[in-house]
Formats: sequence, C-alpha cells, structure tokens
Amino acid sequence: MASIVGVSSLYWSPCLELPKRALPYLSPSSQLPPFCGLRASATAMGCCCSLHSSRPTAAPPRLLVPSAVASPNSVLSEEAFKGLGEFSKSSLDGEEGSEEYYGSEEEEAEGSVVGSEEELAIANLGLPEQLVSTLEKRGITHLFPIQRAVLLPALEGRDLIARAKTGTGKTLAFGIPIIKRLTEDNDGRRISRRGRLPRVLVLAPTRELAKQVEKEIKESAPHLGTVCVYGGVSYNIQQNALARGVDVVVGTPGRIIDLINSNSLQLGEVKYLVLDEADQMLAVGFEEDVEVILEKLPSDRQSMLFSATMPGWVKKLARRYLNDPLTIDLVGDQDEKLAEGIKLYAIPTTATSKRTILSDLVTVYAKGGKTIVFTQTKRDADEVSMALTNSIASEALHGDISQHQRERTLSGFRQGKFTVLVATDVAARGLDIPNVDLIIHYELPNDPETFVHRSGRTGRAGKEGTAILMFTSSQRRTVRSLERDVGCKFEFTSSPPMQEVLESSAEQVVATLQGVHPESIQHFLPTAQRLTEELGTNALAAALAHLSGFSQPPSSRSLISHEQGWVTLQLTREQGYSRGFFSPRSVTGFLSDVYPAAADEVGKIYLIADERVQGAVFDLPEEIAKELLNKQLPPGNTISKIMKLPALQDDGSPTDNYGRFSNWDRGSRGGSRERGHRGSRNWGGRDYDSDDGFRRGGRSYRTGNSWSRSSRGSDDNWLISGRRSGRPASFGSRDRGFGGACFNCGRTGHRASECPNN
Ligand SMILES: Nc1ncnc2c1ncn2[C@@H]1O[C@H](COP(=O)(O)OP(=O)(O)OP(=O)(O)O)[C@@H](O)[C@H]1O
Repeated sequence: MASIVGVSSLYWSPCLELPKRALPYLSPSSQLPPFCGLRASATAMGCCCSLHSSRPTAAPPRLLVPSAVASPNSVLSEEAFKGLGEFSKSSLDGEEGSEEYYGSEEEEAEGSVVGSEEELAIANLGLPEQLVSTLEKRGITHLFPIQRAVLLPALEGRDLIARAKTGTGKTLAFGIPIIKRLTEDNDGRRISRRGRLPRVLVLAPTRELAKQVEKEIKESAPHLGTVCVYGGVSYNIQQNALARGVDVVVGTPGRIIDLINSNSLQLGEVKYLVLDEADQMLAVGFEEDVEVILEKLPSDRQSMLFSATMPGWVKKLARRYLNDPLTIDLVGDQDEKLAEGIKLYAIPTTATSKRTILSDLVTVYAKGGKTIVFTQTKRDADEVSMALTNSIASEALHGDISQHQRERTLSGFRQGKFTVLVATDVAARGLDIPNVDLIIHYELPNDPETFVHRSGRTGRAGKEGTAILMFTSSQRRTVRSLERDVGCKFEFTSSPPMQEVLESSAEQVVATLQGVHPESIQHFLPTAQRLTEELGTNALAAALAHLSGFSQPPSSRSLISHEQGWVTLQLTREQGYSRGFFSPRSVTGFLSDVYPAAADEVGKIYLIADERVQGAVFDLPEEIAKELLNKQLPPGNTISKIMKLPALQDDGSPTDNYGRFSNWDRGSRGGSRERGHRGSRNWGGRDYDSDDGFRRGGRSYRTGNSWSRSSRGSDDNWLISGRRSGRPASFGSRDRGFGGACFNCGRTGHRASECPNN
C-alpha cells in the first residue's frame, strides 16, 4: 500500500466512507445493505452509488486523511469537504436515527444534501495550481460524481475497485488524485531527470484506449513525463522515451511485457497501478500478461481497478493483488446502465434492407453530426463503409487495419473530416470521441455489456445522444431481453419515411449553405438572379435536390422490406363487409378477385395489430400497385398507399433467444455471474473482429456467441405469406418453431400442411 496517511482529527467510518456532503448529487436510498458503505441514487448524471468496504466495522471509525492534507499548500479545502466531520459525528452519535441517514427528502429537495456547485469546484479542492489551471483550460471546472467519489479514498491511499457509467469521467477519477500526489512529490516542479523510473503504471486493454488515457493525463499534467506504449509500432521511440525518464507509463499488457523483457521498462518504483477496463483485459485474452506484470510490481503501492463487470478473473485479481479494496459502484445492479441523455430507438429491418435504411437513419437522426455504426465483422465494416461512401463520407475501423491507418482514421473522425465511422467492437470500449451524436447498432451486439459500451460512445460528459438498434423480426425477443438486462427502454419505430429523409437532407444542405463564404456567393449572384427570374423558387429547389443527392426522384421503397421499386399498401375492410376470418390468405384471395396480377406478385403480408381494424399491409411492385389502386373494389374495402406502417401483429419466433447471452453474466436471472470459459466462445469461419489487432501479435481470438449466429439469416420469419421467389410462407423458419400464420386458416403456430382445417 502507498504510505497513507496522517490521521486528522476528523472521523472516518468504514461503514460510511464518504459523508453526505462528500458525495455530490447523491440522494438517500431506502435499502442499505448491512455494511454497505453507502448506497444512494444520484440525481444528476443518472448515477446510483454504492461503496463497500471489506474492512470490519468494529474498529472505532476515524476519517483517514492523507498526510498531504495537513500541509497548508496541499490541503484539500476545508470548505469543500466541510461536511465530513459533521456527518461522521452525527452518524456516530446516533443523530438522525442511524448511520445510514443521509438527509431527509426535504433536505435533498433543498439541495443541502447533494452538495453545492462550490463544493464541486475543482478550484476549491486544494489541488495543485498547475492541475487546476490545465483542467480549467480544458473546460473542466467541477468534479463529476465518480471523480468526487474516488478522490478522497484515492488520496487516502486506499486500493479501489470502481465502476461508473460510460463517459462519466473515469480517467480523471484516477488521474486527478494521482497527478496531485506526483506533483506534490515533485514539490510542484517539473522534474526532467534522465533515466527516472515510472511511478505510475496504467494498463489498458486496447491501444486506442491507452493512447487516450495518456493524452488525458498529459493534457492535465504537462509538467509530468508520460509515455504510452503499445504494440503495432516500432519499439525504438518507446524505448527512447522510457530511457529519457518518465513519471507515468500507460500501455497495453503485451508491449509492456516485451519492454520489461528487453529491460527497457523497469517497474521497481511504481507506486500507483491503474487497471482500466479490467474485464476487457479478460475479453481480449490479456489475463496472463496482466498477472505477469502485477507480479513484477512492488508490493508497496496503491492499486485502482476500473471494471464494468466483475467476472471471476477480475475478482481473483482483486483478491490477489489489491489490498483491502474499497468498492465504489456508481451503476448498481438495478439501474439503467446507460448514461442519461441517450435516446434509444429500435428499428425492425431485414438483412437485405439494412444498407438502404442505414443512410436514411444517418441522414435523419445524425443531422450532419458524427455517427458510429457498429458491425459484427470486419468485412461488414468495410462493405458498409464502402456502400455509405456513395452518399455520406465514411471510413472503416477494425483490427485488420494497420495501426497508423487506425490513428489517421480516428484523428480524421475527431476533426470532422468525415462524419460516419463504421467500426467493429474494438472501437466500443473507452474511446472518447467528442460530440458523437448517433450510434447505430447495425447488428445486435454480442451481449448487453457490449451494447452499453457501444451506445456509450455518445451522450458523453453529460451531453445528449441517440442510439439506434437495428434488429430483424426473429431478434425481437432478444431486444426485449436487452431492455431487461440494461434497464433501458427502446422506442420501437420504423425506418424514416422518404419524406422525412428528403426534409432532413434539405436541412443539412441549408446548414452547409450557411457556411458558404460571402465572397464566393458574390461570384454566383448574377447566375442566381437570372435563374430566379426564369424559374422562381424552382431554381433553389433544384439546387437543394441536387445537393441532397436527389437529382433523380427517390424511387419508391417498401416500408416492410425497404426494397426499392416496391410500395406498401394497406387494405382495410369495414366490419359489416367481412367475408369471414381475416387472414393473410384472405388478402391474397381478395387480390385474386380484384386484380390477379397483384395476387401473383404480392410480397409480404402483415395483419394490422389493432383488433378493432380488419386490415393488412402488403408489398407490391410499384407498377402493379399503381394498377391495383385504379381498380374498382368491392364495397366496404379500401386500399391505399401508406407512408408509415401501423402497428402489426407480431409474428416473432416463439423461441426465446435469451440463450444468446449464455456467456454473459445475467445476475438478475439467477445465472452464473461469470462469463463462460474461453473455449465456449470459439467460432470458426467468419471474420468476427475482436481486439486481435489491438493486442500483442500472435494469439487469434474470436468474439461472438451463439446469439448473433443463431439469428443470422433468419429474416424470413418476416414472411407470413408471399409468392415472391416462389417460396411458401414458412420457408425461412423451417428448422425453428413456426412463428408465422397458417396459410390456410390464418391462425398462428402451425403451417398450412399441418392445418387442422385441412
Ligand atoms: N469534471 C469534468 N468536467 C467536464 N468534462 C469532463 C470532466 N471529467 C471528464 N470530462 C470529459 O468527459 C469525457 C469522458 O471522460 P472519460 O473518457 O474519462 O469517461 P469514461 O468514464 O472513462 O468513459 P468510458 O467508460 O466510455 O471509457 C472526456 O472528454 C473528459 O475529458
């Protein structure tokens, strides 16, 4: 352990690690488990907080404050932490009823419990001036909840296990206390002694994350020497940087081991260890390397472990390598695990329609801002990016792309040189790209945790964002499971109608036009005036259409399959005119009577979900649909072209595909909380991307599980009835439980061949 601690006159309770005022934004929780340090739900940034200490509660509670606190230069502002003593004392004295008291609801409403702006102000915390000033320059003036929760115990020298939602500032949560301690050890001076050995080691699972963490520390503390080491690039630069002397080393485990083995990196003076995204180390196969490194560290050190989940290996690490760690959990088991401010949509698609819909989604939901599209495979990332590039500037990011190119791609995306990044899950973890407006899950993630991390690339640092999940009909239940596991709610909607796409495109063009330099405009003014005289507003409309990429009129598109050249029609029948049971079969029968060509060509047919309405929607080729709309219909029947799908009867597969999460710790459902062993995740065949390219060379590792795989190619479950491609209605679901409607009687659960009415 790091040498903590002078003991101040204040009190510390192991059961109450931080007082109510030391935890800004936190409100009381009625259910405090025994020995739980603290459990409260946050009223800002959507946090739930619990702190657990494994220390026994018998010892008289005392507040441990680092010795640094006692010195006038480094003291944490008494003002900022003024609640510490009051709270602990009152708890101990039994005031307000019990130790678990955190203030009444009235107090909370008045804001007296949640901490004031002033208390959170970084300038008031007695942090080194350089640090306050560099943070301020970066717009960081107040602590976020995880930073506030970690600060004090970290300064006390406690080993920590911490968990907070994505984008809530975990890097500075460990960065601020470490920078404070290093700066004070240097007496605030820049030390540039050649050959000095690192005092801080931060381990990150991917190169991108390592670089990002190092950048954040470097920008916050330019007076400290920081070096980032990772694979895929030459050793020389990293070795030279280490030889010059360094305070903080951030890196991926593989390269760190190589540097240790070549004697370029010596860990004998490491006082602070940070394991960032510890569970991801396991997921990318770094567990052995991490343990090798930890064995080489001095035992007299402070360790902080950040992890979204606690699989067995991480627990084992904590037991073996952390000293009496304090757990700070700002997520909790029950709460929504996504940061607030992320609006979630779920949009039904089919394998064939995905790409068409994708660019519409980007146009309508990102409105010209930054989007990250997540695919499962490297090949999909390449292909989707390529297909998008016709209409929207986009680039792919995955493990097969060279490190230099990946860096160029990320930097181009950060700078807004292109607006859509199509990535495999390597980009999901930890990457902090400012102002990403939209996340699209082009394919369902492998597990809820990946969903949280992918989605968490937007809505960062308290901002708003949107995440869209594209799913096929057979994945509907998995989407519901995802809602349960993540504690979130999707708004189920259909892909945007063409009119909305056109309007959004036009708006984006208008925004671009506003950026045109006035001098350039002057050059075009005479032509514009002439055109306006000749064509009126049509001239401007033509320019907007062209710039929006719609020089040709948009071709019609099915609302069901999204295929071009198809339209979706709705048939409704008044109750009194019913010819018996209304089913997909009766729709084809009806079409045969009215216009046989329509019955021959009809695509997918869905019954409308509203029980008060006898109706169905179906797809037809555009020309046939035009003809049909001109036909005389029997009384009581109406056919119209629709722009938006009504709610449709769910024909989803009756099998619950929750097994797809079988490797995922499903806590609330009582399953094992540990991931399955590696062998169970081994797929052959497809180029599912893991962080392989992000790790030390050699090992090949594939992610994925039966969840995504079993759902692949099952889009035919959409099909209730149809003759396109000459297939019977049940074609796609032959090997699974039949979820569609019987072609004969219209009831669900059996095929026409098994129909009892036959
Ligand atoms: N106190 C603060 N005030 C304003 N911005 C902050 C503050 N702390 C951190 N940030 C910014 O918030 C963003 C997210 O921080 P960070 O990347 O550390 O989040 P994270 O919790 O590690 O996210 P993830 O779980 O996705 O890795 C960064 O751009 C960071 O500079």
